[in-house]
Amino acid sequence: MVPGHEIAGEVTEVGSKVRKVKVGDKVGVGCMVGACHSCESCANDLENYCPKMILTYSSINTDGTITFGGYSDHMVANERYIVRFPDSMPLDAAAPLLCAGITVYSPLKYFGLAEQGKHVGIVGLGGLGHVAVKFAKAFGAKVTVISTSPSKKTEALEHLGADSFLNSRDPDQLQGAMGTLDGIIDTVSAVHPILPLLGLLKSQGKLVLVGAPDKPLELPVISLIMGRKTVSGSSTGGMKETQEMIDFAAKHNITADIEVISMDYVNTAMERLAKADVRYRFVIDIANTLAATKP
Ligand SMILES: NC(=O)c1ccc[n+]([C@@H]2O[C@H](COP(=O)([O-])OP(=O)(O)OC[C@H]3O[C@@H](n4cnc5c(N)ncnc54)[C@H](O)[C@@H]3O)[C@@H](O)[C@H]2O)c1
Ligand SMILES: [Zn+2]
Repeated sequence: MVPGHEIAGEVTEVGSKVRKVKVGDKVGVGCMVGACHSCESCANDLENYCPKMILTYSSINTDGTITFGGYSDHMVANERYIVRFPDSMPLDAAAPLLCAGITVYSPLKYFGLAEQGKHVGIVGLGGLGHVAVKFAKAFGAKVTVISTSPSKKTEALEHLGADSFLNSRDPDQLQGAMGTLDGIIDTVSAVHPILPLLGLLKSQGKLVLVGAPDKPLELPVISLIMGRKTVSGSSTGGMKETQEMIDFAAKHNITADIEVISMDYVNTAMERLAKADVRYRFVIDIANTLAATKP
């Protein structure tokens, strides 16, 4: 299985009943391509939480075939799972918004952090984290980036426009920021302690985990009790909200920072990914690679 679920392209053909898009439109497909459309989640535009949700790759589709993702010269998708890109949206730099973007946009909105004057912490400055900073700033929030890499401070403040930076390995810096945040979006992909993060929250503050460590984290219950704090998770977003996110991003000039590569570079890209040597997403240009290799 070659995955890929941040897919952008142009419509080349539509079915006779399709009204949402037409040939030539710029569109995207994200993490899912189907759901049951009859459960409570589906009725509330939360296909992402449907128990029968069909993932864009490695799932069984309604016709019994396996879904193969987006690393392909074409794909067929149901119009409900297609996101329209406004004309100003570049296909390459907008593609990562279809997973990374919606995954941080949705919890910022749902947990009441997408508001002027809220103070939001973003933990982990990778693919998800860097767009989280951009969305939170566009919502008018005050943004603090929390990272184990002090080398990312200049990047966070000067390039991404965060208001402050905390080195999560520096106890003095953490102590000085205790009780200051309304919410935190935690994008860290590895097991890490959440006690210091809970300490940064105000009472009633919310820690939202979107990074997916492969082992359980320790839950410091006393810290939750003392301050009525919440720890939650969040997974991508429904199709209605994904369209809203893309429209919002277009209006506020938000895209991902990317490095476009051709298909024959993927092994090197994988090696560089393992060393966290990318700012912040590789985007594979399938169409141009294939065009260049056609006899
Ligand atoms: N909830 C969802 O719906 C959803 C959607 C997409 C991705 N994810 C998950 O989110 C996570 C992040 O994805 P990404 O694309 O931003 O990855 P990424 O590799 O670009 O970023 C991960 C960040 O975590 C940091 N990090 C890694 N290990 C760390 C550690 N031990 N301590 C502190 N920081 C550490 C990295 O430096 C990096 O900044 C992954 O686990 C991914 O599977 C979840
Ligand atoms: Zn459903």
